[in-house]
This record gives sequence, structure tokens and C-alpha cells, in this order.
Amino acid sequence: MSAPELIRIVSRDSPMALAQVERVRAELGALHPGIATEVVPVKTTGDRWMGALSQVEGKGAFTKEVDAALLAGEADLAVHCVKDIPGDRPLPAGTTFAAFLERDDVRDALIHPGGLTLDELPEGTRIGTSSVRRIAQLAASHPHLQCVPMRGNANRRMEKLAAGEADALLLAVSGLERIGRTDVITQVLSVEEMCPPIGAGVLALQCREDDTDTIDVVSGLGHPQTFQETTAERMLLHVLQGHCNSPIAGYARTDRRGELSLRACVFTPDGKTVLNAHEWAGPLTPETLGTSVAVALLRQGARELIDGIAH
Ligand SMILES: NCc1[nH]cc(CCC(=O)O)c1CC(=O)O
Repeated sequence: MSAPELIRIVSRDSPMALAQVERVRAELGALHPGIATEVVPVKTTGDRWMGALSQVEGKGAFTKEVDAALLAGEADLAVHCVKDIPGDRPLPAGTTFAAFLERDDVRDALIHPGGLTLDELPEGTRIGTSSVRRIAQLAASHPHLQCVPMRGNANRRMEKLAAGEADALLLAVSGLERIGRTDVITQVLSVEEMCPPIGAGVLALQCREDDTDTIDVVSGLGHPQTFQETTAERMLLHVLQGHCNSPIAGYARTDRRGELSLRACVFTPDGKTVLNAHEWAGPLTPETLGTSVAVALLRQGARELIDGIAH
């Protein structure tokens, strides 16, 4: 192996994405002080398009251009939120995950300028979110609240909130931490109140498959427990074969004894049907755990539920 002298890192150009790249540069610098890094920011379809994601290519809207730059050799390493990487199909041919960084907070937070908690919000409060996962769960737990479509990066959404386009927002705690805006959080929702998305709070490092020099170097940033959790979650998503409008939520957790478990939910958009499964890995591999929980949901009718949603 010959360690590269320079690693060019490609990512979306939102403030959150650039903060993520800075974390990777800092961790890489600590592990390999001799290797220089350079940032290659790109705009993705998901950043440009402010309508429903299902009207563009849906899944992959936040990753396509980043992956293209990696494959074209314009960069050596891509940094993605695992949450934004499609789970129903393999990674783009010729690329591979080299590492998953240690997981951040998986929970969602409420941002309400008046300081109320979710349970205190009055009837008709407009929650700015376009996430089918958040909409379905709010419909189930707080049917008197109203979701209004809202896209754009977290900074843009807070501007829209300030401009009166919504009364409150739901955003990931990890994203707010990355942009240094945890000050706006009114309430952190428990995973029981709001089940997180697959891959929440995890950053993936993706390389060209044949670039073993870079893979060898950056794989040192990988976090084994996060790898196991992410592998179980993504296998679940792969087996369920959701589409961009399917409200699917789930998270794997490793308890103090090191035992891995996976909980997952599938909802109808109106929140009236909620399928729920939870299993411990025991002797199972993370892949088999993910498959097993997906099969449990399919037995409860997840296929019909997912296929019954327009997309
Ligand atoms: N859809 C954008 C996006 N992609 C990943 C995160 C959060 C950070 C993460 O889970 O890694 C966010 C923002 C949000 O949902 O509030």
C-alpha cells in the first residue's frame, strides 16, 4: 500500500454537509497527519429542486451528483448522510462504503419559536415538513396538527419558519448539532414518540472500489458498532423495497451488554395503520437481523401497505 498524499473529498455544499466534511478532515488529520485534504463541493438535484422529491428521481436526489464526481475521478472520497442513500438498490457500480463514522444522535427535535412542546401545540398548528415518515407519525400521534410542505436545507427551513411559512419544524438533532444551531430546539422527541429514519445520524465514507490506497487509509475512521447497526437497518430497507413515498422508520441499537436489536415501523400516510416489529440479534448477523425484522413486517402486510401508496 502507498498512502495517498492528498485526498479530495466531495460532498453536497449545504452548511450541514460542509460541517460533515470538516469532521472527516479532522478525524483523518488526527489519524494521518501527513495526508492533505481538499474539499470538492457540488450541488445536487435535491438541493436545487424545492418541490416533492418524488417528482424528480426521488431517492438519490441528494447523492447522484456526488457519486458522479467520485466515479469521474474528480474526488477520491464522498461523504454522505446514510439517511440520504437509497436503500432499495446497491450503491452505484464501482463504489463501495469504506467506513461508517461513529453515530450521532438519532432523534428528531421540535423547533417552536413560542417554546411549546409537541403535546402543547394547539389545534391547526402548521408543522413544516415534507418527510413522509414525520407526516405519518404526526398524523398517528397528533392528528390535530397540520403538516405543510417544506424542503431545503436546515438553515433555509429556519428562514422559512421565521418568514411565517410554518409555525414549527421537525428537524434531526444531529443536523442541528452539525450546523451549531441546537439553541433553536424546543423539545427533543424520544424514539418512541418519533421513530427515526434508517441510517439516522450516520455518515458514510464512500470510495471507488479499485482505489485500495484511499480505502485502506479512511477505513481507519470506521466505528464497528455503527457499522453493525447501519448494516442491520439498511438490510431491512433493502428487503422491504420501499419507494420515495413509503413511510418507513427504524433504528438498531446496541445495549450496554453489546446486544444488538432492531425496531422498525411501516405506516400508512394517514397514520391510521402502524406496523411495528422488534427483534434481538442474539447469534444472528446484522444482515440476518435486518432481514428477519423486514420479514416480520411483511407478514403483517407491509408489502400491500407500501405498494398501496401512490408514487
Ligand atoms: N433530509 C436532509 C437530511 N439528511 C440528513 C439529515 C440529518 C442528519 C442525519 O441524520 O445524518 C437531514 C436533515 C433533517 O432531516 O433534519
